[in-house]
Amino acid sequence: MEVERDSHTSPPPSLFAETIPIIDLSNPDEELVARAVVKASQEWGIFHLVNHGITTDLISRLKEVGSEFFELPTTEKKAVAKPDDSQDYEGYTRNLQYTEGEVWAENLFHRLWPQSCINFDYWPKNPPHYRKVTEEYTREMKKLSERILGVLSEGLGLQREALKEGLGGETVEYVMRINNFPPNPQPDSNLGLPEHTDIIAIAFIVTNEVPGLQVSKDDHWFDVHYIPSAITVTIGDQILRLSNGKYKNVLHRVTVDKEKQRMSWPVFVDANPDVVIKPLPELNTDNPSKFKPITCKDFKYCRLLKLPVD
Ligand SMILES: O=C(O)CCC(=O)C(=O)O
Ligand SMILES: [Fe+2]
Repeated sequence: MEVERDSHTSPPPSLFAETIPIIDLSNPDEELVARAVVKASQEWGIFHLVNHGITTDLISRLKEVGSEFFELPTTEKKAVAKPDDSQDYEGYTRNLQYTEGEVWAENLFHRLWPQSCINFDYWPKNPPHYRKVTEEYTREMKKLSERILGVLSEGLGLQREALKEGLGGETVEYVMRINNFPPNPQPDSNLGLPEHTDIIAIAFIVTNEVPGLQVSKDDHWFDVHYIPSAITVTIGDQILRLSNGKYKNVLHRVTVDKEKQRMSWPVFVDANPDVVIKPLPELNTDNPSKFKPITCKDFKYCRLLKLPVD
């Protein structure tokens, strides 16, 4: 779900005084919350949500079932492996090589929604309650994502449904990715994920307590601190394009740790593959379109092969 930019192998230190916005969704002043979401999306392309309504119990159970899966012997994880000849991204993959510049991660990808797109062959059968927990989390994610997309739509001066509709309405896809970054004896030579922007619309991320995510703003790298029970939201390429550049697709990367295992659980909200990704037409009465219309599937194809899009 990401495209590599230049792969720097040894990340420079990244401590600056500015911090990533933290937004309390339970604040009764909805206008204030909306302004904070819009500002963070314009300036950073990333923000943390606290008091977002998804219980810590559910998040803990999600993390438990994912961790249990990655603790299984490799042969068992391969029960849901991405087939070698697959053109799609679903399934378990493993890139654990010490070679300089290689990524250091194992991942599991599978669709969550709409129901017609789910292929349970890629959902772990072990632990047995993986499915139940993940389905519960999906329902909550959908509600949260629709709320945030609504706020972002209104921030563009449009109807609440505008971004959701622009991504395919009820056919918008929700995708789970679980990233496991085991301890790496030479963390300066490998990255968990090279710097990239997400080729999807928006991501909702929970992680374990080990830091590692870094984001770029104004040519500086910032550490994204772990905030227990927060959900971190990142804006991807599709929202950049639908908003005609108003919302920023955040450039980010993940470092690895010498001793500690890091895990993250992004849920990606992704346009329907046949939808034409283009600045929402209502936006362009004054401003010319900055991006060429392109179907979501062609957009991803170009980005993954590093072909020009515009
Ligand atoms: O591990 C993280 O915090 C972010 C993961 C990420 O950027 C991705 O999966 O695209
Ligand atoms: Fe990413």
